Amino acid sequence: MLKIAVPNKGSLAETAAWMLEEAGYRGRRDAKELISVDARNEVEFFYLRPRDIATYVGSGALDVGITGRDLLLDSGSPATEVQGLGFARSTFRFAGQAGRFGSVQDLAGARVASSYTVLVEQHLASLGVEATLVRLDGAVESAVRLGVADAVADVVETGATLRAQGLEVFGDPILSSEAVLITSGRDAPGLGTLKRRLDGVIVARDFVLVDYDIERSRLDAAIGVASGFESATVSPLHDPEWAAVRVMVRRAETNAIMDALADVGARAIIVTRIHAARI
Ligand SMILES: Nc1ncnc2c1ncn2[C@@H]1O[C@H](COP(=O)(O)OP(=O)(O)OP(=O)(O)O)[C@@H](O)[C@H]1O
Ligand SMILES: O=P(O)(O)OC[C@H]1O[C@H](OP(=O)(O)OP(=O)(O)O)[C@H](O)[C@@H]1O
Ligand SMILES: [Mg+2]
Repeated sequence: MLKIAVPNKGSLAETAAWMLEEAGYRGRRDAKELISVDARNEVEFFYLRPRDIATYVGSGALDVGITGRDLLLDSGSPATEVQGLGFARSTFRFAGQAGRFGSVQDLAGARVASSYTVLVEQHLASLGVEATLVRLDGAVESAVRLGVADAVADVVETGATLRAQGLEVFGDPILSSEAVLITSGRDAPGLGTLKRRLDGVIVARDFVLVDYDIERSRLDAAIGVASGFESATVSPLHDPEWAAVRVMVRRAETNAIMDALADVGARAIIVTRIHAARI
């Protein structure tokens, strides 16, 4: 059986469980369960703290897991990232009181609070900056106001938490993170299927199908707006002057593409959700 590590709580848990469900697996029914078996798909799920998942997978105790790229790098585990899963996107950044720091070099001799001290230490060492790390479990943004650190290094999504504490980012981002699929590096039965299924979920989540009718004289202009995943499907209509076109487009771009298609003369533009896909 393929042994899969799944985040049991925190920002990653809900979407990770949803993706696995969409991929056709049956996860736990009760939030208190730590292990659940999906016999039909021959997989076993282990619900673990997101921070521990890389340790279990890297040791080979479990075959594959879902965690954050930042957590993987901070764990020092030999587990490897197979693919990004496109959720829990964030950057990992230094921040300090507005105007106090101009660059990462200014951190020399300063106290830096973080929950990701390995990651931060490695980053500072690579830049030759010596600072004192203060390891905290969470709510790191409070560390400066409360006087236990001069700066922080933390997960930033909208930046609202930093702003609320009067902090601002400085220096280049340390990392771009998202939820990732990680493995022990060893192939395991069912791993290929899991990856293909998750790819299908990502496509179904991030893309939609756009259909429209277009006069053949304007076909090239319309295909120029959206050319599809491989190439657009162009079908004849009863009226030989007209064609029907189907393309896949990024869901986030749907309305901009519909506007542009309408501008080049497309009619009857219809957008359909993709329920499942194998690309
Ligand atoms: N606001 C956020 N936006 C996007 N990703 C986030 C956010 N907060 C945390 N993450 C990501 O979630 C992962 C950390 O998950 P984890 O469950 O350990 O912490 P958490 O979500 O902060 O939960 P908690 O604070 O309840 O322990 C990391 O990969 C991190 O980048
Ligand atoms: O840039 P923002 O949109 O404000 O999001 C980033 C914040 O979200 C997370 O905090 P969380 O609520 O998980 O609390 P924690 O610090 O205790 O982990 C993260 O640790 C940052 O603090
Ligand atoms: Mg958090």
